[in-house]
Amino acid sequence: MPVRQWKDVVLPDLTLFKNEAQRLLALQALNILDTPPEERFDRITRIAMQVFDVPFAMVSLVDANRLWFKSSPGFYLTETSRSQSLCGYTILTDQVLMVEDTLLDRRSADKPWVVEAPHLRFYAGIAIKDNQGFNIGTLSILDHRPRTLTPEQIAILTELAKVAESEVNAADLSQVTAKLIQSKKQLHQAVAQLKQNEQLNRLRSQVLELIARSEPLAAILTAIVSGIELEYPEMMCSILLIDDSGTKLTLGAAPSMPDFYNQAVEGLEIGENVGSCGTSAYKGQRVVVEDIASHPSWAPYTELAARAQLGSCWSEPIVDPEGKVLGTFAIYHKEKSTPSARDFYLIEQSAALASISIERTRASKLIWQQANFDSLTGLTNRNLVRELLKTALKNSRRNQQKLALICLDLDHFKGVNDSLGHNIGDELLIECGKRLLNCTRESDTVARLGGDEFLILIPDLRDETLVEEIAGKILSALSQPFQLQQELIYVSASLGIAIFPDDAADLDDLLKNADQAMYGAKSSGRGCFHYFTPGMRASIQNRITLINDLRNAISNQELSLVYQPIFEISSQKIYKAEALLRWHHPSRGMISPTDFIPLAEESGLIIEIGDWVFEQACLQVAKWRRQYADNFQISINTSPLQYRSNTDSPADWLAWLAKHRLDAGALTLEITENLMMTDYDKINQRLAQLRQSGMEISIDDFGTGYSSLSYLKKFHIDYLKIDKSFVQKMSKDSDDLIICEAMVVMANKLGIKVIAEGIESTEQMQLLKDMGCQYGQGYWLAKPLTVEQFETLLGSNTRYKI
Ligand SMILES: Nc1nc2c(ncn2[C@@H]2O[C@@H]3COP(=O)(O)O[C@H]4[C@@H](O)[C@H](n5cnc6c(=O)[nH]c(N)nc65)O[C@@H]4COP(=O)(O)O[C@H]3[C@H]2O)c(=O)[nH]1
Repeated sequence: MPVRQWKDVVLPDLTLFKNEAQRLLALQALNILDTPPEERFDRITRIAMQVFDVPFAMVSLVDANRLWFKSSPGFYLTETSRSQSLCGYTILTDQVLMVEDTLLDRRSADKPWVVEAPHLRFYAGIAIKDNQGFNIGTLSILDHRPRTLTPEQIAILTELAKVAESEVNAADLSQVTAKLIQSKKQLHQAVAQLKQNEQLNRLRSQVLELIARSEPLAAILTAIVSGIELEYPEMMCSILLIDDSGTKLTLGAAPSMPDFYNQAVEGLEIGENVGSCGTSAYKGQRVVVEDIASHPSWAPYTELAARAQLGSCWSEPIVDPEGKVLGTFAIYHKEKSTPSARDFYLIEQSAALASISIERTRASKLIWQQANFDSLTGLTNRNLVRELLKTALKNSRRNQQKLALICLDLDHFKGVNDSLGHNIGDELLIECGKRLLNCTRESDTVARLGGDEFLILIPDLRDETLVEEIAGKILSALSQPFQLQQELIYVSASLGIAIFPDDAADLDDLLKNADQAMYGAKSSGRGCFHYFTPGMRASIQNRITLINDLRNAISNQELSLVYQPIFEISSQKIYKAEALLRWHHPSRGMISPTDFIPLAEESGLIIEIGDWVFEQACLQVAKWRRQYADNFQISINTSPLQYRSNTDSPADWLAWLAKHRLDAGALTLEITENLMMTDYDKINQRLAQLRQSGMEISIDDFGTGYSSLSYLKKFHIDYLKIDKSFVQKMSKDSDDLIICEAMVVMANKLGIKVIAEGIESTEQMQLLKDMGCQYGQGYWLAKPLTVEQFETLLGSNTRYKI
C-alpha cells in the first residue's frame, strides 16, 4: 500500500470536502459521539499500541469542528480541534496517512501536540467508514519519536481499522436495538394503557347503563368492583360510603372481601389512622399503604387484616363535584405491593366512576321522589297513587278480591289557611297526613292529591267492615284538636268511600265515585263518611243534564227573581228587599237555588246568571225607587267566582247602575261567609273597591263558617246576616241566643248593621228585639214574594211601610 509522504501532500481546504454535509449527517446518525468509553474500542486501541509499540492509539471521530476520541487510552485529551489534528486529513483519503516526523510535515509541524508536550513526532492513521462509505473517523497511532511503518504494519493498521469500522457500525446497530427495545417497552406500555382505558370505558358504559336503568346503587357499585376484579384477578376491591351522619363508613360494595371483614368495617368512625379507607375518607386524600402489617394507620386492625389475608391497601376518596367526600374506593392485594402509575390511574378512574354512580343515583332518586311524593307532607302524590291504584286494580281482578278507595276532604280548610296563614295551613296538612298514616295499615296508601284533598287506597279488602273501621278511626283522629304554633285548631273531614268492583269497573270511575261519595258526605253535614251509592251515579247524570238545561235557562226566560222583605225590627216596617233567584224548569218545575247555584258555579254559568240577576235587580230597584221611595234598596246574592280577576262583572255592574241612573247605594251585595273566606284577599280587595263606589256589602250566613267575630273588622262590610240556623235554635238561655247576642254586640261596636235571617216565630222576633238586633227577615214576617205580591204588600198594608 502506498504511503503519503510530506512532499506528496498539498494541504486541502477541509471546508471544500464535497460530501461533508452528508458525512456529518451519517456520523450523527451513528449516535456514537459523546458516548461513554467502550471496551470493544479500547481493545482495538490497546492491540494497536502493543503491535506498533506506540504510547498512543486512537479511535477518533471527525465531527464538524472537532476530533472526538471514542477510545484514546492514556491520552491527555478526549477531543481536540479538527484543524489541530492530522486525522482531519486522514479522512480525505482511503489510504493510510503516515507522517514519519511531524516536525518535518507542513500539516503538523506547528501543532501544539508536536511543538509542546507530549511532543509527538510520529503519526499514522487510516479512515474508518460507516455503512454508507462515509469516512467518519480514523484509527491512528502516535509516537514520541519519528519512525515509519513497514508495509506489513500498514496492512495490520488497515485491518485493525476494519475491525474498528465494524464496531462503529455494530455500535449503531446495538443502539438501534436498544432503541427498538425501548420503543417496544413504550409500545407495550401504551398498549397496556390503551387496554386499561378500553376496560375502563367498557366498565363505564356498563355502569352508565345500570344507572339509566335505575338499578339500585348497591348493584351499580358491585358492578364497578366486580368489573375491576375481573380484569385484575390479583386485586380485591371495595367501595365504602360515608353514612348520612357524615362520620361513619358503611359498606357500598366489597363482594370479594370476607364477610367478617365487611362486618367489622360497617359503622367504623372515620378518622386518622383508621386503616387506609377511614383515613382517606377523613382526610379526603389518597392513602397508599404498601405494607399493612407495618403501617401505623393499620395498627389497630393488623389482626383483622391478617385474618382476611390482606397485604396492602391503596384507598382513594370518592368525591362529588363540590369536593365533598362520599366514600372511598380501595384496592387490596394479598401481598405487600407498590402501586404503579397505571394502578394510580385505575384507582382514580374507579373512584370517579363510583362518584358518578352515587351522584346520579342520588339525583335520580331525588327526581323520582319529587315526581311521586308530595313535597309538603311526604305522602304519595296523585301521580304515584294512580300507578299504585292501577296495579292494585289488576291484582284485585286477578285475585278476585275487593279494593276500597277513600276520598277525604278537610272541612273549611280554606278558612284556616286564609285566616291563620299558609304556614299554619301547611302544618295542619302535615299533621293530618301523619294522623292518616296512623289510622291505616302498612299495605294501605295514603296520598295527598293537592290542597286539602287526600286519598286512601285499601287494597286486598278481605273484610268490608275494615273500611268503615278505618273511616271511623280517621274521623276521630282528625277531630282531635291540633296545636299548631300558638293556635288550637279544630277540623273535621268528609270522607267518600267507593269499593271496587261493586261501585266502578275502572280506575277513573272509581276515583270519580269516591269523590262523589265525599260530596255526599259534605252535603250530609260534613264530618262524616259516605259510601258511594247507585243513587249518586244517577245524581251525577242528573247534574250533567241540569247543567245543560241551565245553559239555556236565561234565553228561555226560565229564570226569575222573587223578593223577600227585610224589616226594621223595632218598627216592623219594610227596610229593604232581598232578591232571590228562581228557576222554573220546563219539565221539573221549580228548582231551588240551593240545588242549581252550585251547578252554575261548577260550570262557570254563574257569571252570566249573576250579571242577569244584577241587571234585573237594577231595573226593579229603579222602578220601586220611582214608585215608592227614592232610597229603596235591594240586596242581591253573589258568588265569589263573580269577583275573580278574570271577570269584568264588577266593572259592568257600575256601568249598569249608571245606565239606570242609580246611585251605587241602590244595591247591596251579599256574599256568604264561607265562600268569602276562599280567596279572601282578592275578593276582599274587589269588594273594597265596590264599596268605595257606594255599594253596600253584606256577609251572608254569618256564623256557619270559620271566621271569628274578631275577624269581622278585617272585612269591608256594612251588614252582617246572622244565619237562620242560629236564629231558629234560639230560646231563652240557649247557647245560640248567647252567640246571636255576641254577634249583635260585636257588630254594633264595629258599626256594622245586623240582619237576622229565618225568623219564624214571635218568640224569635222578641228575643232579637231584646238583644238590639236592628233588622230581620223570615217567614214570620214575609216569605219571598213575586214582584206583584211585593207591590201588593207595599201598597195595601199600612203595617208594611218603607
Ligand atoms: N227555613 C226558612 N228559610 C227562609 C226563611 N226566610 C227566608 N228563607 C230562605 O232562606 C234563604 C235566604 O237566602 P240566602 O241565605 O241568601 O241563601 C240563598 C242564596 O245563598 C242562594 N241564592 C238565591 N238566589 C241567588 C242568586 O241570585 N245568586 C246567588 N249567587 N245565590 C243565590 O240560594 C240560597 C237559598 O235561597 P232560597 O231557597 O231562596 O232561600 C232563601 C229564603 O227563601 C225562614 O224563615 N225559614
